[in-house]
Amino acid sequence: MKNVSIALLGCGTVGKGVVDLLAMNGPLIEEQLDTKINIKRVLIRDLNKYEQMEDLPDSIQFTTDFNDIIDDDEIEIVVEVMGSADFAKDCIEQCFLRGKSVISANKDLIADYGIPLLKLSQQHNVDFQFEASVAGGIPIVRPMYSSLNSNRIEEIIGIMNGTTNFILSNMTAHGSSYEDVLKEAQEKGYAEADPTNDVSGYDAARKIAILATLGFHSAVTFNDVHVEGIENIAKEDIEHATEMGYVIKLLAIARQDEDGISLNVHPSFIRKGHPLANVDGAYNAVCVRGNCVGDVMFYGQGAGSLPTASAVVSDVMNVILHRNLQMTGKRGYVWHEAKLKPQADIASPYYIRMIVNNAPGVLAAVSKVLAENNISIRSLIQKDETAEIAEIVILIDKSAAGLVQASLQKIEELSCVRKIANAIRVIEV
Ligand SMILES: NC(=O)C1=CN([C@@H]2O[C@H](COP(=O)(O)OP(=O)(O)OC[C@H]3O[C@@H](n4cnc5c(N)ncnc54)[C@H](OP(=O)(O)O)[C@@H]3O)[C@@H](O)[C@H]2O)C=CC1
Ligand SMILES: N[C@@H](CC=O)C(=O)O
Repeated sequence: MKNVSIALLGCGTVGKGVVDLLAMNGPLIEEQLDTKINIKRVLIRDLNKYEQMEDLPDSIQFTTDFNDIIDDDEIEIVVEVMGSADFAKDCIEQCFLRGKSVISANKDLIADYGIPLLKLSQQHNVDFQFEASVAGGIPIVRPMYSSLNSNRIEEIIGIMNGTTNFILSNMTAHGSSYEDVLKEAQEKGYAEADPTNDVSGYDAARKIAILATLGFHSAVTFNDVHVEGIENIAKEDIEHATEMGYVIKLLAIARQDEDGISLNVHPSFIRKGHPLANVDGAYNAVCVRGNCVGDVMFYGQGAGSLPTASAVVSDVMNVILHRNLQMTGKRGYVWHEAKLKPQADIASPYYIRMIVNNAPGVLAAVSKVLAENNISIRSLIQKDETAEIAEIVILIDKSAAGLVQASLQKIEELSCVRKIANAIRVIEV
């Protein structure tokens, strides 16, 4: 049996998952590869923290100095599970220059530098794989550039952030408070080191940028994604959605047609019967539409220690397989310049909730602004909160985002309107 020495950069939720998975499934993995995987070194920042950690093999050498890893010629594969962008990028580049293949789960980095890093890895004849960077344990990155690559991909739509899905599911099912569920998601290891990246939609935006790059063969980055997070979702929005037969999910949506590409992450109303409506907790799901295969759906755990380690270790196995077959660094990728559609033109129906004065003529004034902008109303409900204040909930037909924003601005200027509380897109797929 052959031997491969690997190093981990990081031993947190995902890194420890890799250690545990190799301990659990080592013989199964070795049998498939005829190769034993030896975690030789692990880079961390605080050695004290790891002294008390349970179930860490004595053979692992912990270090706080990356040079111990880069200078070790026995280490052929480096697994980057630290997070952050600059230091991780620097480490990965150094690995390529020294002939080491890299696996990374770091979507922050890959969403912005995936293409340059892939190019650099090819120049140095090494592999660079990042299955865990999108939707944790779900195999979606490899299908995007491999299993589905005989198709023209038209649409990628999914729930790609476990933390926000955990929060929204618990707020919907149990009426839990946003703060309590976020804390629980952090305790369970779903949330990013800075959970703002989850709740603001940035994490999902990075993931959709990665999938669109691979699926559409287009050079897009995080900055090309229009992003809205879940911070403004109130319990009233969840209650109205439930009453109207919808659930609210944070969706990441990439579409391409002859006019160009649109990339969006935003909270969305989706009908209760839709397959994505039943994806709860930290689970993720990604639906892909190819022009020949039609609709394909991927579902599974989008975050957490062992599910994410499952994707990381399968990448390690892939790299070892390439090495054993002498195919390392041989994959070719093609990217075109992305033609992005203007965000203002992206149309969908909307749910709009506003707080108004409880006075005659308010509905007429609001409806007039919408009509002036050619926006037609599907339904309108007024709920009296007090003698002075009322809440209006409107569903409007499919309308361009720019037109909706302009109308909402005019409505908010009406003296009878106190505030637009929320405007959420309704997804009809
Ligand atoms: N958690 C999840 O479910 C998923 C995470 N990911 C991605 O995987 C990566 C890791 O996430 P996760 O395991 O949750 O993160 P954690 O915060 O749990 O762990 C990070 C680890 O990296 C080490 N580390 C961080 N910065 C440095 C540095 N500058 N030098 C040396 N060591 C460092 C930390 O060491 P120390 O403790 O000493 O600071 C720690 O061991 C991230 O990119 C994340 O986005 C992807 C999919 C799912
Ligand atoms: N914070 C992320 C972890 C996986 O990518 C999430 O919640 O999905």
